[in-house]
Amino acid sequence: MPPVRVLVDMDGVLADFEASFLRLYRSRHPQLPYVALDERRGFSVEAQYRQLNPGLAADFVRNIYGSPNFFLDLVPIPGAVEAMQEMFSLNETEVFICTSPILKYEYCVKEKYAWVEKHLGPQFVQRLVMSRDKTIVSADLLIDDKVDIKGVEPNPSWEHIVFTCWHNRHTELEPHRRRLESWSDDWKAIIDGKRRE
Ligand SMILES: Cc1cn([C@H]2C[C@H](O)[C@@H](COP(=O)(O)O)O2)c(=O)[nH]c1=O
Ligand SMILES: [Mg+2]
Repeated sequence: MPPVRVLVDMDGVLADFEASFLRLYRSRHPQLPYVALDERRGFSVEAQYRQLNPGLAADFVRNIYGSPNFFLDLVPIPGAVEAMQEMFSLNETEVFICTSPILKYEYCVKEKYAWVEKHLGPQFVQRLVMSRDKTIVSADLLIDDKVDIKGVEPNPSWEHIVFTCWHNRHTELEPHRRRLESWSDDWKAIIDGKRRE
């Protein structure tokens, strides 16, 4: 039987983008209104901050996550590091990290590599795929917090498992779609189920 190939997203799944964004935003702009984590709705932080404060300059929010060390200093999502090590050691399972860099890539790309080495080790540096379009990457499963993943390939090979995080936990999914609620949820059952398909 061929191995099950799993792509695991980084921001919102392995690394806590949302909490770090809010911390840095509030420390830089303590006088401005902010969106608390449990008020987050929709993938784009930028869109929600613009709704809250339409006067914000175009790159105001982007400058926060475009700052040096932003991506390097992201805190791991609880249970993520342990789950990845365990997934890596499973027989007949190929695990890769699949992440989209921001367009202001100066710090982001290098820091994503450094983050992976620091928290997951060199074996995962070799398994880091960066693509703004995940539909062209072939796998059986993609675990990702972004609800709508679109790209040039209309029929990606993977089944998208939606990883629950602040911005998507209220989103109602079509009945056939599956979630992983956290890394305490049964991710192994999802992989094993795919093995049997
Ligand atoms: C929330 C949010 C994220 N981004 C950026 C940050 C990351 O580089 C990617 C998300 O990558 P993933 O592989 O899909 O996790 O998008 C952004 O530009 N604007 C946002 O609001
Ligand atoms: Mg993500």
